[in-house]
Amino acid sequence: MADEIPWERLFEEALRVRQRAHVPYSRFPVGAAVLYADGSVVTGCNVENATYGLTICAERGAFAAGVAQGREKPVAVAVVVDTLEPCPPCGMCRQVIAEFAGPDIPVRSRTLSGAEARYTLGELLPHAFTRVFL
Ligand SMILES: O=c1ccn([C@H]2C[C@H](O)[C@@H](CO)O2)c(=O)[nH]1
Ligand SMILES: [Zn+2]
Repeated sequence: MADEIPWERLFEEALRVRQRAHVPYSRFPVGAAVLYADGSVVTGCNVENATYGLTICAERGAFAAGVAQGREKPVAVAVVVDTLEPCPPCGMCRQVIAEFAGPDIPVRSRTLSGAEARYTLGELLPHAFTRVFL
């Protein structure tokens, strides 16, 4: 499956939506693109708030938009950040990805200069809390 994922398209879309990030406080724009099993792509950017704590990360924004658009079965996540080293999604975003995808979903993060990190959700969030425990 990983070979069939159009990563370049995903990173292009993540880069594009990153320009829409609302980041007056951190000035740290992030873009995320989620590929679904039907081939559709849903994107998200981080949206900050004057209360700081209400910040929505790019990844969570993308997954929330996917729900609103009726998308099911995410199969890959791409993130673009402007850091020296590519950075993985934060803990909250890992948990949100785990709500919709299994441990094998690939998550890749790229910097503007092209450095890339590749993970699976299972690596990022072992022993996830999911609906099976409810
Ligand atoms: O994976 C991440 C990490 C951070 N942020 C956002 C939250 C905040 O707006 C800014 C700095 O933490 O980056 C994301 O969108 N995704
Ligand atoms: Zn996050």
